[in-house]
Amino acid sequence: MDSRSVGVLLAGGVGQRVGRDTPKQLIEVAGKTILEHSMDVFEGAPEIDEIVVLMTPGYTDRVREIVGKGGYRKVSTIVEGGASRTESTWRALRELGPEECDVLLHDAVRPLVEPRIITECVKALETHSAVNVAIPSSDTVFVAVPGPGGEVIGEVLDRSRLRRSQTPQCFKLSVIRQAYERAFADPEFAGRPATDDCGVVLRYLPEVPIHVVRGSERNIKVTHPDDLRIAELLFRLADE
Ligand SMILES: Nc1ccn([C@@H]2O[C@H](COP(=O)(O)OP(=O)(O)OP(=O)(O)O)[C@@H](O)[C@H]2O)c(=O)n1
Ligand SMILES: C[C@](O)(CO)[C@H](O)COP(=O)(O)O
Repeated sequence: MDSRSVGVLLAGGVGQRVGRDTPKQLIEVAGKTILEHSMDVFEGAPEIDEIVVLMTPGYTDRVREIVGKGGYRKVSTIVEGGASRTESTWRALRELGPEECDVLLHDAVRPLVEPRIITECVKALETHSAVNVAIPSSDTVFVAVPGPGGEVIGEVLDRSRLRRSQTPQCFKLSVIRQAYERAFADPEFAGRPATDDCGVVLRYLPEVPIHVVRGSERNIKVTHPDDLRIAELLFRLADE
């Protein structure tokens, strides 16, 4: 029997870097909120059975309204996010029952994720228990170190081996749960948090290989104010 696949939309942040009064996932781009664009992709994906939304405290009623009006039938749970991205993930994992399933953790602020990526991730979970989505880096990347007058280049990394992580990041529930249980039991985790879920698995379950699915240059994360304009343009180009 196929595994149940749950899409988790991480929308618990405040969008400090975008700098608006409301969380950035509620800003409208190309006619609807960023959160709705992401929900549309997961709602429309035949591989996804259920959607869980982690929302910024104080805004869960707004999501209920969006879900009601938009007729999002797969959304089963809307809960408040935690103080950090990893805490929001941890809360999502606690909402899921004891049964094994596939979990696709997605930044709600990557509204241009393509259905092809979801299809390939779910397919990859048939043979791998952890899956990331990534693209090669077209820029040269270096490690900065303190130097005279500011920072200087410490080391230029081998670009041919570098990839930029995107989302969804996908796991068998038992695997991501175990990694997070270990992380939150580790007193050092809070002082050196992971910036993504694959990082938690890599650190706490290093024996689990994390398979990589090809991402997309279009699958941008709306992080800074200009990203709103870029997302708008990308949606417009997709309609042409
Ligand atoms: N406590 C948090 C923080 C972040 N996120 C989600 O994780 C995704 C990626 O995070 P980021 O782009 O950093 O969003 P914000 O934390 O809102 O942005 P900022 O750091 O600028 O405040 C976003 O969809 C965000 O809503 C979350 O669910 N819970
Ligand atoms: C998960 C992520 O999108 C992978 O690139 C990224 O690490 C999230 O970082 P943020 O600082 O929470 O936006």
